[in-house]
Amino acid sequence: MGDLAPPPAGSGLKAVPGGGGIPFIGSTFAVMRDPVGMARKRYAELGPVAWGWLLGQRTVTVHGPEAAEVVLVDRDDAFASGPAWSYFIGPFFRRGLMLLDFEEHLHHRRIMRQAFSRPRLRAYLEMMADGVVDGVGRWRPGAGFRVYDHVKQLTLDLAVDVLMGVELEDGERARVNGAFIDAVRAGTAYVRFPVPGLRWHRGLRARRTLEEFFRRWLPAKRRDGGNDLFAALCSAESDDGQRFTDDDVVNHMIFALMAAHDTTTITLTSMAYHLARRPEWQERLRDESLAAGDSLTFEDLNALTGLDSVMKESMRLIAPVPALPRKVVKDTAVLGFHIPAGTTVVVPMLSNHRMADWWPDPDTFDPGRFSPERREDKIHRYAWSPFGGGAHTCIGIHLAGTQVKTIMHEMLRRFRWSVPTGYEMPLDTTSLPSPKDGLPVRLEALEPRASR
Ligand code: HEM
Repeated sequence: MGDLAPPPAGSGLKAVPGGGGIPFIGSTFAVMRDPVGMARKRYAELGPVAWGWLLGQRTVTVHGPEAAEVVLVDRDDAFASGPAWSYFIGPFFRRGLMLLDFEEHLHHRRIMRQAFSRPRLRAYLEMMADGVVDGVGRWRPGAGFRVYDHVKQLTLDLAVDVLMGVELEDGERARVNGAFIDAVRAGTAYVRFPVPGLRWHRGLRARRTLEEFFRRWLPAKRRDGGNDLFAALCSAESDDGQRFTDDDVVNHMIFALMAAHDTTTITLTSMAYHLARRPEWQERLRDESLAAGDSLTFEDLNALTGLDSVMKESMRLIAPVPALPRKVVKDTAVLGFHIPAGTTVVVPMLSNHRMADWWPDPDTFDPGRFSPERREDKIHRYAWSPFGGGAHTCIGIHLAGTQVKTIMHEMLRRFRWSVPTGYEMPLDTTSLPSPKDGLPVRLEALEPRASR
């Protein structure tokens, strides 16, 4: 144990406590195995700002919403997203929006915002509606139905339709899907240089596959336009007349697809898991969805308040992006602790959402905590922040909610699902959280009269 760095004389700042463990490795394996348990232990021992070795780097972890706000809002432009995320995903998702910073990031975000405007979102919702009905309609009831695998396939198919707007043969779909999976998994490789057959190498190959794929389609998209995200990025223009180059469009598409795909899959899997364990909530949501009917608009989806609470609570318990890293680009301070330039800082969303100081009974699934009477998330602006905050707040936040709700609405109207009493979903937390067993459920079709 020992301090990170002495604070400047006379600054009145404190040194960040922490350390411990083997240099470069520290508690990496323990954090990957049990991120919430480890965060609770460190917070109890060392307080809200502490350092340790994580994935080969001296890393300051800031616990709790107050520290999260300081880092994410970043009033001093001290916390850069690009160099921190690049360490994990840079070679595979370079120049994606999240990997840019400050002025350059703002320039790109201003253009990209046009692709997430209200009219664009309405068009995306229209485009996804049939795909959701068809996709969920193809699911076959039975025991051992792996929710995660089916939802992942569905969200990828929707990404192809709604985000890319291209017709792909099955073989090509599988190739693109495989490339995304390889690119995402590469980020948490233990061996961080290309050895054939290992994650890093597969990630680099995947990046090449994705670049070729988007470049091939780009001329047609520029020429023909369309209602999909790819076309929207091709034509997007900021208020001051700035547009994306071809390279920008390719980079942003590769990043956006990754950002949209796994996160929505995890959210839906987590919702399905909690609803399987709590049938009374599943029935309540089913009643709400059956009463709402089909072809839901934006406004209809927003009126499904039970569904909204379950989505929020599921994202609280399993934050799809479990930690947000930043690189400190100039000496700064968090809650009175001195953080020198060059330090990696992590905002641990997964464990922040489960801290007893901010959430009563934090490990219990209780969607009612988001009801208008309780609104436990109001305790702090950053208590519930699965979409991040500040300049890099998820730009797809409304698209994500629309897609997740549209799919869950259809699942509820067609099927009932359950897990054996006492089942607990085993989570793989080495990358974005996902169920090690794919979440096997017993899936039953509802009577056609009730489901339509
Ligand atoms: C439930 C689903 C989703 C979750 C939980 C989620 C979460 C997040 C989080 C936490 C960040 C901020 C990361 C950081 O500050 O380090 C982020 C950024 C981003 N997300 Fe999402 N996201 C979701 C869906 C989507 C969708 C559907 C899209 C659409 C394409 C998308 C596109 C992006 C982009 C482009 C950024 C970078 C924003 C920037 O740097 O300015 N996300 N997302």
